[in-house]
Amino acid sequence: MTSDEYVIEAERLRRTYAGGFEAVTGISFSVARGEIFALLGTNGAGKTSTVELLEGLAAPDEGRVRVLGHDPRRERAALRPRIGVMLQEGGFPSDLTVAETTRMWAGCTSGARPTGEALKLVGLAERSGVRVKQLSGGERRRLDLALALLGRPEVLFLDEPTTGLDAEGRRDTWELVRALRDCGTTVLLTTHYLEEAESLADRLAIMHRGRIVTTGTPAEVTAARPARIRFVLPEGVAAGRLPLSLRAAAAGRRIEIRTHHLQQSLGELLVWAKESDVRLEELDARSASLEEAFLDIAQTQTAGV
Ligand SMILES: Nc1ncnc2c1ncn2[C@@H]1O[C@H](COP(=O)(O)OP(=O)(O)OP(=O)(O)O)[C@@H](O)[C@H]1O
Repeated sequence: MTSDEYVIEAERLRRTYAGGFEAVTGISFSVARGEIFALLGTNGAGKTSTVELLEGLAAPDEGRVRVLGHDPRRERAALRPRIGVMLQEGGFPSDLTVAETTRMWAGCTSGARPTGEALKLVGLAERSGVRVKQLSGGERRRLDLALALLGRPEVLFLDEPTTGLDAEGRRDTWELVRALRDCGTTVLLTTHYLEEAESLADRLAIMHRGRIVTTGTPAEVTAARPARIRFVLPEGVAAGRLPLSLRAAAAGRRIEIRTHHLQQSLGELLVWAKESDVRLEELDARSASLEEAFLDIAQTQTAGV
């Protein structure tokens, strides 16, 4: 892919706060047109600090950012009509109704879609007459999203878009984000929900302490982590009887095998169990989930390994 096919390009970005704390320590990544890219990370990893650089809300101390080929800070006027931003806290006047807030926002947005359409997209059409202060936390998030969508953006920045939403609201938002992507919108989102990244993201990056520690498709990120096989041995069968090739962590009769070759290890285990006439109880074999990969990375990095 050539560089002009990338809608977002971040090269060796650094961001240091007053007092000298380096929140973003020289990260690089790029997002292609029509891609959903998720930034994941532990609390304080530097996700919001990074997204603010992409949105042009702050300038990097070092490095280069381009969004749709523009410098988001210096060429803000050119870029602003083409991007949609959903911040963690919308911060609009709480005495206005949903419809008034949306109209006010539309007044500041060039080429805005009809306000009723934006509210319908996020499932808030029925709540148009309600004051913002009377909305639930999840409804406020949906209003934030409606406002970000008003200008039919080519690039959408979503900072924790589903925080506070119930399971149904979260799934509705995922569907909407996928539909936007399918119409060509490029989406960069931050999230704490690994299931959200696993289900939504075409590619993702996991940040920890200002660095990107791993990046790739959800499948690539999890493929690098071992799968696990768990079972319980019957009473009287010692873990020491398991074949040496199946290096197992045993806690009493409960056994956990971690393996990069799930099919082969499982095959060996089942052959051994059959030949030894051992019944494996509660047998469970699965590939690593993104959550396991994430926890593994966070723990490894924190331990300084
Ligand atoms: N204005 C600021 N001044 C000093 N330090 C800051 C400031 N804003 C953020 N930080 C610090 O920078 C680090 C990264 O913060 P940031 O909000 O970017 O992380 P995050 O990954 O978005 O976290 P979370 O998941 O908790 O929202 C944190 O240690 C935070 O305390």
